[in-house]
Amino acid sequence: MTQKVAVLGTGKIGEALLSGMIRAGWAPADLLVTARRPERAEELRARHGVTPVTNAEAAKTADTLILTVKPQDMGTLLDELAPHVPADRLVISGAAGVPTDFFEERLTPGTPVVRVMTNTPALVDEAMSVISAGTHATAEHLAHAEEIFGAVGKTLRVPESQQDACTALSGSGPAYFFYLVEAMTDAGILLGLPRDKAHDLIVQSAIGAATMLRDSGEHPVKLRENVTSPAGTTISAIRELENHGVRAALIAALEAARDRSRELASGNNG
Ligand SMILES: NC(=O)C1=CN([C@@H]2O[C@H](COP(=O)(O)OP(=O)(O)OC[C@H]3O[C@@H](n4cnc5c(N)ncnc54)[C@H](OP(=O)(O)O)[C@@H]3O)[C@@H](O)[C@H]2O)C=CC1
Ligand SMILES: O=C(O)[C@@H]1CCC=N1
Repeated sequence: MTQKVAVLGTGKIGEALLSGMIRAGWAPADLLVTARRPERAEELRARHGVTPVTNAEAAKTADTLILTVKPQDMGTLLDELAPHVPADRLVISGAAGVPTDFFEERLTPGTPVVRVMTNTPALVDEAMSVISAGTHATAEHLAHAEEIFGAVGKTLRVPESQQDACTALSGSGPAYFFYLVEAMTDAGILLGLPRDKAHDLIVQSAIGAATMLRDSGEHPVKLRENVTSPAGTTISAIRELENHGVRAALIAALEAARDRSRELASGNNG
């Protein structure tokens, strides 16, 4: 029997996942989407050939429900969904912070829930998706979640207690690299380069460095040492990074992201 998958609250992450599933071979006819605004639903139908439905219809029809609304909207969505979700549905949450017991307390007792933290490189099939089982999720449910999120990149199983830390590292991670590229491009402007050339130099350096990190098997320290010549240019730059506490700032930044993920769990919508 064909398995139907519904993405509920199809915004940036929901659409990235959906498009990746279609690229990986899922039939659009087996994919349902929900959106808050009718024009958004029509946009998704036109772009991907998927079927817009209501949240209640999705719950009744699809075998797997992937909830990709903002954490702050999850309670309202669950209030609407709960009466319509039979306990044999697999519910996958893509929201930051929200623990599986939040869903288990609101859904039919025994409903399997899987929590996933993916990231925006899903758009280019280079996502990092971190997957944890709730109380009633079996190995089969985890494998199904891996199959879905494997369509857009790598997957890793972790205990749910590590999800907030993973959210800080890989969920938010792409933003830190974009921020660095933005700052390094500004430095290029300061040094007199045109913005477009500075951008290209930094982006290609980032791609080269990322490829070496992934493929060389070398530790990042060794890769950096290979660039850092005695009395050369790189060590002059590294000294400034250390003087300005960039390493400490990164550690503090990721700790703050982890803490914010925990706060989202406790319903602090600040
Ligand atoms: N952005 C990122 O990098 C990452 C985000 N996440 C998580 O993914 C989730 C989605 O984030 P993102 O895609 O950025 O957010 P978006 O705001 O782009 O997507 C959420 C979508 O849900 C819709 N929505 C809200 N409530 C309902 C409802 N009751 N029924 C149907 N649709 C609804 C919103 O509609 P409307 O357009 O009208 O607001 C919006 O389109 C969040 O929980 C976030 O924590 C996880 C990893 C990375
Ligand atoms: O900033 C956020 O809350 C979301 C979750 C991870 C990335 N973006």
